Amino acid sequence: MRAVILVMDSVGIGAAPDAINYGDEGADTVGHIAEMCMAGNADGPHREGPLQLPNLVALGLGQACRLATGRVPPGLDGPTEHARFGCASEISKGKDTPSGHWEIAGVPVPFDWGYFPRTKPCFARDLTESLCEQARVPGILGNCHASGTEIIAEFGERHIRTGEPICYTSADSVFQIAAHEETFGLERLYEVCRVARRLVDPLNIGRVIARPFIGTSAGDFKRTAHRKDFSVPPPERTILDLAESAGRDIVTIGKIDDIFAHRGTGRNLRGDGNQALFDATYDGLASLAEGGMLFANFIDFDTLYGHRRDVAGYAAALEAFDARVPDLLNRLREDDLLIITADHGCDPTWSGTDHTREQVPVLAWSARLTSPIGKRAGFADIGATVASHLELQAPGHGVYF
Ligand SMILES: O=P(O)(O)O[C@H]1O[C@H](CO)[C@@H](O)[C@H]1O
Ligand SMILES: [Mn+2]
Ligand SMILES: [Mn+2]
Repeated sequence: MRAVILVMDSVGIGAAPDAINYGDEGADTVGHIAEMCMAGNADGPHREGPLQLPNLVALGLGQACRLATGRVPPGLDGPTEHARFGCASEISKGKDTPSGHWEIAGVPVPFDWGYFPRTKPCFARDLTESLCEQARVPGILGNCHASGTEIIAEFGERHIRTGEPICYTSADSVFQIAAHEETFGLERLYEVCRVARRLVDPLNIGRVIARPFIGTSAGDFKRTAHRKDFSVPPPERTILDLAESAGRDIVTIGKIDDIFAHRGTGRNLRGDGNQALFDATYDGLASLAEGGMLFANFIDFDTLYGHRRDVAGYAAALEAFDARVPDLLNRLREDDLLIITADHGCDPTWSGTDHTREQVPVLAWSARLTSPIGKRAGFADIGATVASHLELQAPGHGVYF
């Protein structure tokens, strides 16, 4: 009896009931990708034609979309005989990664995060002055809302010349710092981030994110896998904390340990990209003890394709993920619980480059679950279900299905 949670980062399935408050009414990550594919507008080097996700569809993805929006996206109809599927909308107000993951783990965010204004500059002068002084950097570049790949193309060469880190933000509660991994140095970048972390604590900023990159000119800059998130810890005990207190085996895959500020995150296995993260998931599962929990994040959907508004790339990533599902199911024991879900949306057909406020799929595989999951008010029902399955103390929020 073990529990496995896979978070497909940003794989939303239709606008949340409160999407209008975020300017996201009508956003639908999976639905819009499926439409574009069906129309022949998402052909790329790694895929073509209608979106093909037979394994996720068999787990109920198409039907979860129908619950969320009233229709099955084109190409996602198919048999779902034993599927236990549902959809969930978020209680926490932030449509960001920590809010989504913490809520999945049984802890909705009860407060408002701090955000930086959409002005240029976006950071207050005393903040940037303190950062320069305390981190001993000559100045900062950027200082605005930006897409991470565009801002390094714009300022990367100057950064290499001057040693000024590139600081930027987004619609999320983030202070991001991009710097060259070799000329500036990775450890040095992490050090600057630690200083920034202390400085933005009073502003209630969720994360400081190190964004190292390599390359020599605007045309070939590439971000590396050494990205690191400096998060504040969740405000209450998550299912990871509860499992740790109960002495359970815990394996986290990818950036889960950073998202939970390393609290209760057990053995962490990393991988560069979704395929490597899947390999790490198989490894983790092979060693996961009875009564244990595996919690994985698959980041590419969001970082490489959602924020980049790359529909063909996103579709290809979904298809590649889908192809690994049968092998995963084969590695589960009969009394294991698997839940595949998401933390927010990032509709690649939407305007801008930010996340979209969406419902998420809840696809469960378990011999024990017999009743329908349906529409859940809060991601915390996932955490409550995992806790109940593992016979852990129930988290403070959520109702198990
Ligand atoms: O454009 P990049 O640098 O990928 O940034 C994105 O990644 C951040 C963290 O998930 C989000 O806040 C969004 O801004
Ligand atoms: Mn995310
Ligand atoms: Mn993101």
